[in-house]
Amino acid sequence: ATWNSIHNIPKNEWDFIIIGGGTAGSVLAGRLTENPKFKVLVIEAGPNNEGVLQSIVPGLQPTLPNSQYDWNYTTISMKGLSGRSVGYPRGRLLGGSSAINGMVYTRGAASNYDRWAKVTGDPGWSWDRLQPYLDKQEKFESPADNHSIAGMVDPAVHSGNGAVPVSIPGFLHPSSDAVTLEATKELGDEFRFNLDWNSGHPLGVGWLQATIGYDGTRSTAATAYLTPHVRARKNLHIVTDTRVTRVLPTEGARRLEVRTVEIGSPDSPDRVLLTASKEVILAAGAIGTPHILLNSGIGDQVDLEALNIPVVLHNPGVGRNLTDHIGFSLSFGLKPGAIDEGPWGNLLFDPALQAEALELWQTNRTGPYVALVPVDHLGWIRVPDNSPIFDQFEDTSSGPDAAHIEMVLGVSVLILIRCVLEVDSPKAVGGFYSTNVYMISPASRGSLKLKSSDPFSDPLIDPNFLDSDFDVLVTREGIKAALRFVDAPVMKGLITGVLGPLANITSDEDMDPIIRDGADSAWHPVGTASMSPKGANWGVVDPNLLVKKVSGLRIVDASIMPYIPCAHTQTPVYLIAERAADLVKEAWN
Ligand SMILES: Cc1cc2nc3c(=O)[nH]c(=O)nc-3n(C[C@H](O)[C@H](O)[C@H](O)COP(=O)(O)OP(=O)(O)OC[C@H]3O[C@@H](n4cnc5c(N)ncnc54)[C@H](O)[C@@H]3O)c2cc1C
Repeated sequence: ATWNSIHNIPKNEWDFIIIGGGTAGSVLAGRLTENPKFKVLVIEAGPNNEGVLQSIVPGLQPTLPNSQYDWNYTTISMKGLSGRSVGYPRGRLLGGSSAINGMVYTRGAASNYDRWAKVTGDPGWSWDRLQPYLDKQEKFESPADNHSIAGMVDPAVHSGNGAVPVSIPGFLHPSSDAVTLEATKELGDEFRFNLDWNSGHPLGVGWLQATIGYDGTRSTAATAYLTPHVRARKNLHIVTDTRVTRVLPTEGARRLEVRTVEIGSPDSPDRVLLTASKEVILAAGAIGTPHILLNSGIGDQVDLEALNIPVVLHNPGVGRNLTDHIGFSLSFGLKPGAIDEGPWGNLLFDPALQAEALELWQTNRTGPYVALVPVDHLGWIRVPDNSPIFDQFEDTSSGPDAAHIEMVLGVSVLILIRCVLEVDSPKAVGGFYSTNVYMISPASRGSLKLKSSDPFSDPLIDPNFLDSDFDVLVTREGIKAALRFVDAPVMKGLITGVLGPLANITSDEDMDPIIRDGADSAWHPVGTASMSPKGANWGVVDPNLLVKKVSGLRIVDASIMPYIPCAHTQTPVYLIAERAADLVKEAWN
């Protein structure tokens, strides 16, 4: 069952305490309680997801960042972004970031996972060995409007039996879709049509897939793994609105053992301690997990001592290696009537249309709100092997099947979301085609550190974007690729030109300050408690995700990725959590 206060849950003993009922935490809770002998407690800082309309209706996604369902973090100011700091949303409700994210469903390249296997020495993390977990994770369904998906997806690479409903968007944009597809035909090569970029071979342009079901609702880790049936299990207790401050070592143990969780609230000095008989599993995400570890005295000794935090374990890897994708919005003006999106064209800017869309969704799950934004295609491209960039820099990608750059093709996601949030002035109303560019094979690495010893104070988040010139040069290549894409014959008659400061550039170098002034996070932080081989003197967890030099403590979330995949990060997290559930089951069989 689900409670909203730690003081109300029945007295009990737990085998496993899971910190964070987010993407990974919900999967673990659902899978571990399949064994009726395992008693599991999930502690989630945010509220229950049930009945949260903004999270249920795909079209309301833009209202989630900066809301009560977001931790509302801000990064420190970054040199690489001309001294700017940027908003850093993280989900704060059951389902975690999967309940507030953009629902894009991407797996990345096979070599992303093969690289994890190689650097950790554990073949279990390879693409081939993770396939059974994809089958358990995904439930591919028809789109909400039941349109034919022939030629939009390769059914052979999808599973109909897993937990999380996934589909092609159920509200398409025929006018801009036709233009995008025609451009892929005309240009071929780097922009060739890829029937299914979720095959492990993403390169090319293909149809968007999203964590949205046939019923037109968002699927999250909580809706998929913490179903009413699962919540009714006697061996599962979920407590929401409850914040973990630290994990604590067992006093008197012969070697370092961490099985106790401290719960607190900023309004009271009282703390509740709970102990798991088997394991505490940290699933608080790439920000929450290192934050809790550092508060607990597990981290870099020098940094901890500077804040007078008693050192429980010196491990400088905690909070390091923060890796994220970075995006740059690129929009092109359209000639009047060039792309006609019909009566919904101005949806994101017109409150009357939004009310109408919500009503349609509520009445019979139709209309534009069964999907997120007017984007139906993503493109994945590589910087060519003979690029002079590689004379200067090592290739950061995991292999020839992996992308350096992602292009979001349709209407500008970033600009639209900004406008809805009123972060930017809502001037870019309608009438433009977008090829937003994401640099998804970054060389830059950032960090997460503590600001103070107060566990309720936000951490110092430094994604260190564009620290490496490699990332700037590849972003340039992304922009140039976008310009080549809109140079397709079909685009020529439609587009008036690139909007914004890029319109005035005369050289490649001119792009750099524009990139630094305009780029923003893709909201995909990973790597802050990286896995490494058993016995390696770097990293935080071993390939079984157990915290090194500690017994009783495991980490299962985005923080354990040693390298960021060239994919939006929810699917990789789902795979990590599905495999981790088996690792835990095997360990305690
Ligand atoms: C706005 C946004 C858009 C995104 N868009 C996409 C997308 O379209 N496609 C995609 O694939 N990925 C996307 N992502 C990324 C993806 O959602 C995340 O990488 C993934 O969900 C992370 O899973 P996780 O389990 O590591 O962490 P989370 O899902 O964030 O879970 C962590 C949980 O722990 C809880 N928690 C944290 N600290 C504590 C504490 N001290 N005590 C108790 N509980 C705690 C949190 O509240 C949260 O519920 C997006 C992310 C965001 C924020």
